Amino acid sequence: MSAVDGPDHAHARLVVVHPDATVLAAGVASRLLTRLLDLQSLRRPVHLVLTGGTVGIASLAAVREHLVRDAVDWTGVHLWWGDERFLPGGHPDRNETQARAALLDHLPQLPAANVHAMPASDDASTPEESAGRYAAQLAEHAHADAVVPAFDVLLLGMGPDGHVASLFPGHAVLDVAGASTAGVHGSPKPPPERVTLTFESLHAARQAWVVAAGAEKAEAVASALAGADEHLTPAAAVRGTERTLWLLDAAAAGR
Ligand SMILES: O=C(O)[C@H](O)[C@@H](O)[C@H](O)[C@H](O)COP(=O)(O)O
Repeated sequence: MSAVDGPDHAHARLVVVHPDATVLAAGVASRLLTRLLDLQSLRRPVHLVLTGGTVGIASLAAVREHLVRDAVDWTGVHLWWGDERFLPGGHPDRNETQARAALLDHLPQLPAANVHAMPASDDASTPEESAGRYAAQLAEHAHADAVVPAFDVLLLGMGPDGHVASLFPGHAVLDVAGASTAGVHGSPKPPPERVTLTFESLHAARQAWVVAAGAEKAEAVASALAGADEHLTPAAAVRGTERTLWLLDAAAAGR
């Protein structure tokens, strides 16, 4: 793959399989850092969307440990979230809390203003209020008539049911149109209340990376790659405008 994808790589979908979850997290970190360096040789700022979940957070921890970490100009990186658990600020189960512990708190160069966390439950009264405020933040950083930045890299973990972000099978949020974010209630994955980007936002990403590890993900991976209906397997709808990567360990690629 060329250092910076050109039109000949447009709309390509690539599946990469690593031997286990540890190597996968290291591979995601290495690929991400290389991507950030490549992009920064062309332009700043770059926009990166983080994900919660064990593999997503392990990948951030691998970035923290990576020698190349400090080659990135973190003053030129804006961090967003694909979803957040609607809990009080600092709660250990918040994706933001875990991302700060794994990486963000170890990046002295990273300006606080570049970290765009979804409003917490002790700051917003409902998931919908949090979603609305986040949509406004996204719009502030969007170009021209766009409502969200063209995310350079969108990281997404995937659940055993094929959910990405907090877009769960069978939920009405899958069909939300004309909104970049939404509140989620009744999430099958605790906690029940969440805030999420909608598919419209996910589709604005230049590169979308689905990162999954473990045998319990194998069926959803196989369904998504076979083109399942997004209402049954939301991950099936993930696509970047330039490239879509599936970064798996052998167990998740088992089917
Ligand atoms: O808030 C969340 O829980 C995540 O954003 C969610 O989308 C996660 O990425 C998947 O559920 C995979 O999580 P695991 O990697 O822990 O299986």
